[in-house]
Amino acid sequence: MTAIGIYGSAGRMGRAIAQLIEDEGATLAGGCDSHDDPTVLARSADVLVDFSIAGALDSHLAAARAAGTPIVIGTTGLSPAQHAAIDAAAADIAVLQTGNTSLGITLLANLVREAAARLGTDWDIEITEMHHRHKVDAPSGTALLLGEAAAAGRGHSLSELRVDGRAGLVGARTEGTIGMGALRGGSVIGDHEVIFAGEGERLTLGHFAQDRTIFARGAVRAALWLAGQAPGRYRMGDVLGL
Ligand SMILES: NC(=O)C1=CN([C@@H]2O[C@H](COP(=O)(O)OP(=O)(O)OC[C@H]3O[C@@H](n4cnc5c(N)ncnc54)[C@H](OP(=O)(O)O)[C@@H]3O)[C@@H](O)[C@H]2O)C=CC1
Ligand SMILES: O=C(O)C1=N[C@H](C(=O)O)C[C@H](O)C1
Repeated sequence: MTAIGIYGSAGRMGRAIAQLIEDEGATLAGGCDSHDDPTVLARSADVLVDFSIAGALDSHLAAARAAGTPIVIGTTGLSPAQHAAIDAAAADIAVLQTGNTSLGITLLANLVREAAARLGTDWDIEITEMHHRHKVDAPSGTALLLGEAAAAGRGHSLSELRVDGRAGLVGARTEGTIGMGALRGGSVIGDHEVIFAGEGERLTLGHFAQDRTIFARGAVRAALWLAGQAPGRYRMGDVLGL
């Protein structure tokens, strides 16, 4: 059986993953949190999952690469330099990075890309997300993933079109931009809406997570799939065939 190691094992996601690992046909190789040595887990696991904090990713990725162990990266709030490091590591090991491991969001990203491609730039795109009060990064990794999908539908990268939040005398909206807004509060697991606002009509595509199990199950399925892959950088759509 495939042995999965968890970076961030004591956190909300780490606990959710550990709870269902055996139901999904895998075993737990062990866990690693802020006081543990990541290299020990990387050497003992067949595949790793990382749901920790962005500041810890560099050492986790380096440990995975040195041990030759595939890694699923679910941690969000990553910098451009960290994405470049993931690309570099993918030359040696299989890496799957995603802001959301759920089936629903993976499909939603495809729908958003399609809608953005079919609707002209006179349809304004705005993305909103709401999460629990403990979340440390904004906008969420999922909002960024959906933003990239919308931008790709229009032949751009998100960095070319993105407008974060609005406050003060910001002026009228620039056509073709993608606005992002983040709300925080209570125990909300993760709500995302992509709004296409046209003249006289509005289309909203949304996803509302009700339980962290959807992310945990996706993470374990991704890990089991990734364990058999050649080095490279993969997406959740590769796992789910979407
Ligand atoms: N891709 C996806 O589908 C999803 C992604 N996420 C993302 O996963 C991440 C974790 O979320 P969540 O579980 O809610 O967060 P928590 O704050 O509940 O857990 C974070 C965990 O990371 C550990 N940690 C902190 N620093 C380090 C370190 N230096 N080395 C190893 N472990 C460390 C913490 O351990 P300690 O107590 O020792 O500090 C803790 O166990 C976030 O980035 C979140 O956005 C969340 C849900 C779904
Ligand atoms: O921190 C969370 O909780 C979540 N993080 C991910 C994100 O940043 O999109 C996924 C999910 O929305 C929950």
